[in-house]
Amino acid sequence: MPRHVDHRFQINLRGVIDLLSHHLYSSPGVYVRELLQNATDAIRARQLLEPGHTGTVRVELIEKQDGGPPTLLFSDDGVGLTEEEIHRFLATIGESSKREALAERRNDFIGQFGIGLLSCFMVCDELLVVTRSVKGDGRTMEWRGRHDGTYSVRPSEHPLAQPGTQVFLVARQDTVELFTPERVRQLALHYGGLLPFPILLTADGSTSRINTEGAPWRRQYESSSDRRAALLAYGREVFGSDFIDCIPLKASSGDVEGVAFVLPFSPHYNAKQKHRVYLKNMLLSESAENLLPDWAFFVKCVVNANELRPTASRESFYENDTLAKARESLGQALRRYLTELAKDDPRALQRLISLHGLSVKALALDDDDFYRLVIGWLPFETSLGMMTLADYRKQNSTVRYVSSLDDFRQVARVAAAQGLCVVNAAYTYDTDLIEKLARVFPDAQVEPFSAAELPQSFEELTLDERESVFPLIRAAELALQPFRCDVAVKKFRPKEVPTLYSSDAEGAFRRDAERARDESDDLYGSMMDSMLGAAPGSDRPLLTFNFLNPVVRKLAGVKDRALMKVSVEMLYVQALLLGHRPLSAKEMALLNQGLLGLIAAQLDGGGEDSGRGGMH
Ligand SMILES: Nc1ncnc2c1ncn2[C@@H]1O[C@H](COP(=O)(O)OP(=O)(O)OP(=O)(O)O)[C@@H](O)[C@H]1O
Repeated sequence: MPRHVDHRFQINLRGVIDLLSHHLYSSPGVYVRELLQNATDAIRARQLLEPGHTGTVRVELIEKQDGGPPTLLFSDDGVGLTEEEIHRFLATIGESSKREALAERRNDFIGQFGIGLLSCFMVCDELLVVTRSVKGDGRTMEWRGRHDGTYSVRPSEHPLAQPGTQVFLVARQDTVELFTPERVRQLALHYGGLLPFPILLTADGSTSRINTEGAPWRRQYESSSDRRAALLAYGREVFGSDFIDCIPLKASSGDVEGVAFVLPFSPHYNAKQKHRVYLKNMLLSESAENLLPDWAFFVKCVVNANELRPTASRESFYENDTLAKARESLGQALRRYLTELAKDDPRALQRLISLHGLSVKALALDDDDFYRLVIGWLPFETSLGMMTLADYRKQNSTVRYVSSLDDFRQVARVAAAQGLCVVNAAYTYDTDLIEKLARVFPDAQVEPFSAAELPQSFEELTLDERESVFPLIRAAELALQPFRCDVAVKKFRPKEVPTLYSSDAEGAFRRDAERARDESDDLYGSMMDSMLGAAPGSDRPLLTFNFLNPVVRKLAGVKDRALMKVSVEMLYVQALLLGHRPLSAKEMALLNQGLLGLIAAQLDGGGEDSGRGGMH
């Protein structure tokens, strides 16, 4: 019978530390976070046993007189550890005394993974922990852990007078720059600035308190304007910007609380803002992204969460149900702010819209009540200039809009000259917002507008005029037959516009298909031909000549048929170009020939002129 021998996994601690420092932690400074967090948890654990215990964390930088490496000492008056707990928790990677609390869904501690202490080995090779437990026989024990994975435990020769823990780190040659008073102060303030009990730093012979009294949004203020001023000052300190307003945030899911700051500039429309988040008052991340709904890109926030789960790197929140619910509630708080602004202070809302219109539009699409409140205030570009939708609707019973910039360019000038107001809904969210109007307000009339509708409002020619343009119509129909384009002559404004090309959706399809056929090989081309043959021919595009335009009038009187043909072709191509429509190969050829012909004619005439000029 073969004998089975069970072996234990061997862990190469150096490999694990390398993994953590390169892949899990963003900087070697995180050891300060881990030590502050362990001290905080130890004090909380003691408070559970001894309600009323206050607790202090002391950080001391001990610089050697003989030029040896400096030592950092973190002490707390928390629960401490017994000898048995040292073996179980300190010396076993992945074991944590806080797991039971976590399993019971109690939220007492920040730590949970049992790996935080390892981060110290990013800055030193040996850790000395001197600890005395509130439980047990009152002995002080000493644990020495080394980065090669070995450790020793023994009773300490320097017994502690009170329960608590001291952690000593001796700087390594390559990490001494992290062990200066300034750096230690910076790191402790950075990670522990909101911790609710004192962190005292002793360096250069003096002791001072690093943190102030907890989160600024939890403090009491004399008045609401004092509160606003203090929070805006805090926002400036944290993000270095002068924000235009601050909004309190609160969510019961995840026990989240904090403040959102309204950005003083318009961010890129789907830029994700990076928020500063604390977990149980310990800095978790300065670049959390998943905290607010997508539309809320007009704010940057600072929040503390007591009941959200961190990822193991401790640099963001774990995406789960609680986070989703918290995000929803925080979104509600922002929604409330905007809604109140719309009701109580429309001028402030207008200022906000001019900076953060896209956020407001995105929310209006998302939320019908908010839509009702703000839609009238939103500005749109129209053929008669910028105006709010409310102003537009005062003057027009039907909201006419186009959804592409090319269409708008094509119709804007002519529509405006006809007194027609057409909304350019080509920008982000605008078409959806306009189309939503009829759904939210049943009496509203909304219609997409196309250039094909323009000629209807054009003025007809008189009988005499019609007779005078007959040769032009004949010549144009002939010239444009290869392009399947119909011809009309009407009067419209502005008179500087000689022609207008219009086509409805089907016409546009046909144009695109014809262009595709021109550019494709025979097999594909014949397929396109049969498709084009199948499409009904009635909706052909239309080139409308403007009889008010002097060039068009002149053209109508031209006798030279070749000149008439070239002129019609050029006006046709020009109308396409003005409408931002891509030219087919055939149309491009027209343009080339026409232009070259014109240049040649000019050069011929011009050459004679200058020759004659030289004679004088
Ligand atoms: N200052 C301290 N006082 C008392 N116990 C401590 C202290 N520091 C560490 N410990 C004990 O050592 C264990 C391991 O600490 P470590 O920082 O590695 O992990 P953790 O805090 O449990 O979890 P995490 O990896 O999430 O930080 C802790 O669970 C705790 O029992």
